[in-house]
Amino acid sequence: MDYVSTRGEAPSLGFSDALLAGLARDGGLYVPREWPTFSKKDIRALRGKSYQDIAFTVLSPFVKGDIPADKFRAMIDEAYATFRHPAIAPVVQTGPNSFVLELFHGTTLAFKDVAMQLLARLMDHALAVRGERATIVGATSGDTGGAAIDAFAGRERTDIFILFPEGKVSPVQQRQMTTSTEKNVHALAIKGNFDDCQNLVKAMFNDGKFRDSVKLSGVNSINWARIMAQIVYYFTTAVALGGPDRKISFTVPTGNFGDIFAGYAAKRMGLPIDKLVIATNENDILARTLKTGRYEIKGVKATTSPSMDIQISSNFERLLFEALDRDAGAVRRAMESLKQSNAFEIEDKALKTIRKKFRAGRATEKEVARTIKTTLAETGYLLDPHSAIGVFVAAKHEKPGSPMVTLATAHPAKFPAAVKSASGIDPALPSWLADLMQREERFDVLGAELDAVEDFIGKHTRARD
Ligand SMILES: Cc1ncc(COP(=O)(O)O)c(C=O)c1O
Ligand SMILES: N[C@@H](CCOP(=O)(O)O)C(=O)O
Repeated sequence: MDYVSTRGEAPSLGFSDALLAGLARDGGLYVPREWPTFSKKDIRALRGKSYQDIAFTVLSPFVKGDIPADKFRAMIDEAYATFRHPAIAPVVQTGPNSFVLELFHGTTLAFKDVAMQLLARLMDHALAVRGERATIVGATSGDTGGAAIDAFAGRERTDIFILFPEGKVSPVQQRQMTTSTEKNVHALAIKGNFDDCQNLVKAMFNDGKFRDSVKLSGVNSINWARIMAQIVYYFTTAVALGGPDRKISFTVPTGNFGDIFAGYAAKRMGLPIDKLVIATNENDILARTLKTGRYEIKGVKATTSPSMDIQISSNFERLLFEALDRDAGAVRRAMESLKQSNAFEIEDKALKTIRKKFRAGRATEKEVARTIKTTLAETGYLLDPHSAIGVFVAAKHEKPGSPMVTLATAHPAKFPAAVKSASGIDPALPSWLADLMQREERFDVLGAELDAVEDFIGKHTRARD
C-alpha cells in the first residue's frame, strides 16, 4: 500500500515513510492510494474474535509490504496489553437503541491511547530498521499530549515535544503531560490556544530546513497511522451489534475530525455504517459547515469540553479530498483560501456527497451539563463532558430499531470540576493515577512564536544532524 498527499504535490510514500513523515511536504495529509475492502462475508468472519485479532485483520492491508506480519501482530498485542479492560473498547447499552462505546480504558483515560500505543511501537520499529532517531512534535488541546507522552516516554529513539495551550487544559490533563520524569519528554505551555499550537506544529513541518535538521515527525491525527488505528473500533462495535447484517450509526464528539474520519474510512472499507453524526460543542465550525457549505473560522471559545475547543479541524481536508473525487488542485485552492481569508466554500457536488454520509449537531454548555445530569439519573451512567456532547446530539438522530452508538472519548475523572458541577459526583482517578495531583510538574512556557519553539526544540533534541 502506498500513500498520497491530499495536495498532490508531495511524493507518494510507503507506510513507514508516511508514518515518519507525519505531514506531507506539500502541507497535505497522507491517505491510502486506495481503500482496502472487506466483503460482508469477511466482516461476518470477525464475529467472536478479540479486539487484537480484528485489529490485525483490518489493519494488515495498510502496512502490507512494509511491516512483517509477525512483527505487526506482536506490536498490536503489546499495545493493547496496556489497556485495563479485557475488551479494550467495550460497548455499553444505555437505552433501547442507544449504546456508548467506551474508549477510555487506556493509561491516560482518553480515546487517544487506542492509536497512540500502537503508533509508538510502529515508530520505534521503523526507526530501528533505519538506525535513526526522530524528534516528535505534537499539539494538544489536552488529551493527545498525555497519551503521546505516556506512549513515547523513555523510548531511546525519540524525543517528544508537546505543545499545549497555557491555562486551557484541565488540571488532570496538564499533569498527565507535565509530571513525566523521563528525559526525552518535553511539555511546552504555549501562550495561545490549541489552534496556535497546531499552527506552530504545521509551520515546523513546512520549514524544510528545520524539519530535516531535527528529523521531525508528528503524532497528531495529521499522521495517517493515528486514523488507521482508530478504524478498528468501528469494526469491533459494528460486529458486536449485529453488523454487517444490520446498519449501525455512530455519533462522534468531534474537534480535529480524526476520530470521525476513521469511521468514514471504515465505511469506505465496506463496513455497513448508516450515518456518521458529527457532534460539536459551541466551537461548531463543522456543524456550521454542513449546514451552509462554507467552512469559516471564527474565534475559539473556552468550554467545559476543552479537548474540542478547536476551529481548524485538520482532518476535514482528508474528507474534502474524498468528496472532491481526489482533486488535489481543488483541495489546494480551498486550503489557500483558508490561509488567506479564514474560509472556503465547498462546491455543490462535494457538499452533497458529504451531507449524504454525515449529519451534524452542536451542544451548548447548558445542554452538556443537563445531559450529564439526566443520563446519570435515567441510566446510572456517568459521562464526561465530551461524551455528553455526543449523547446529546445522538438523541436527535436516533431512529427506532436502528442502533446508535456514541463514542465515549474520555473518562469523567479527567474533567472532575465540570462533572461535579453537573452531577454532584466527584469522579475518582483510577489507582495508577491516584497520586497524579501530588506529582511534581516540569514544563517550559513559550510564546506562540515559531522561532522560539524551533530554537527550544533544536537545543533539546538528540535527533540533530
Ligand atoms: C476527549 C475528546 N473527545 C473528542 C475529541 C475530538 O476528536 P477529534 O479531534 O478526532 O475529532 C478529542 C480531541 O481531539 C478529545 O480529546
Ligand atoms: N483534542 C485533541 C486535539 C488534537 O487532536 P489530534 O487527534 O489531531 O491529535 C487533543 O486532545 O489534544
